[in-house]
Amino acid sequence: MHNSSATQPGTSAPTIPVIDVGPFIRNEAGAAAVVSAIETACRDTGFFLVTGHGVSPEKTMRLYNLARAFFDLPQDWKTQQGRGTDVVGGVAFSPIADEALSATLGIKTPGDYKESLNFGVRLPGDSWPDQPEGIEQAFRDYFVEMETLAKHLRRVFCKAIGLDQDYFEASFDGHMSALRVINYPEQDEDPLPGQLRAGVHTDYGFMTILRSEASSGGLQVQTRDGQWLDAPSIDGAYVVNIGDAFMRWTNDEWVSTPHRVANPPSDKKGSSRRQSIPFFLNPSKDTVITCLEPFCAEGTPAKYEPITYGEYIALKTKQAFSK
Ligand SMILES: O=C(O)CCC(=O)C(=O)O
Ligand SMILES: [Fe+2]
Repeated sequence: MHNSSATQPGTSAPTIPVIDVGPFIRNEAGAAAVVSAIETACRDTGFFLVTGHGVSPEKTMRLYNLARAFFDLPQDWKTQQGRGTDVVGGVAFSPIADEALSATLGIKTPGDYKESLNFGVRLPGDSWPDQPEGIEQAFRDYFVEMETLAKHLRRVFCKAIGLDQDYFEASFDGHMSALRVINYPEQDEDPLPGQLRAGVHTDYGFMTILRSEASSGGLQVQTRDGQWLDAPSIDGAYVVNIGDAFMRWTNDEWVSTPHRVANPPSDKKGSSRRQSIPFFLNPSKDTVITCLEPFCAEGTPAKYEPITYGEYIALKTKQAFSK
């Protein structure tokens, strides 16, 4: 196991640790060390990498490759296909510059230089395309892989906090999670002023489990003192981060950290295409987010009123678009 601590001895510079979660999943010696490494990371940068996660590399590559084949189809076809059909468990295509993530923090920029395919078992979308063949199944299979890993990680969180390991499970019956494949194309022309591959933002939900690939122009994470760290890119590892809803659950003790995806440097033109696969783990709509007892014990008051996840998301969306 190569758990590195979140802060290197002798410096105050935080790093993003790489944690082999295999011992926890298999309930072996070393499980407690996994829990404590994850707890440290969640209090420090809110970001860590996991290896030993048990996610099928075949299912991951299948989704990666089929999504890539979709992104390579003509733009017009991608925006037209299935449009307006509105089916639960369908797919939603978001074209380049459609979304500016930093708007959620009240920062105005041009749209992000990316396109994406979005799916959730309980989320609305358009009807699935008939090509590339097998793409719907690939999304569904990978979604199940993510549900399994998410469950392990929820248990790690519970152990770290001192809750029963299944404390959150009822909240994930009917969960509203979203799976997204993002294509960051080559930037043949320079981006617009202020335009990034993905603007600075925090994730809204419980946690995000991201499969990324090494490229110039990758994920960067902002430390508490405002510096930008490059997230390490390790083949087959997942980047995990806390979302805003979970930060609220912990009375802000675990941190949902701003992050962004940088543009590739202009001398890397032609070798910077990047695809990432975030899974946004969200609880069911009627889950109540309320300060977890260990975080508001011994006279520490809860900072926030209890709120359902559904109300919370509505509030966040309103805040993001009213600035
Ligand atoms: O592509 C990435 O590395 C991160 C994307 C991201 O942060 C997001 O979509 O919320
Ligand atoms: Fe994000």
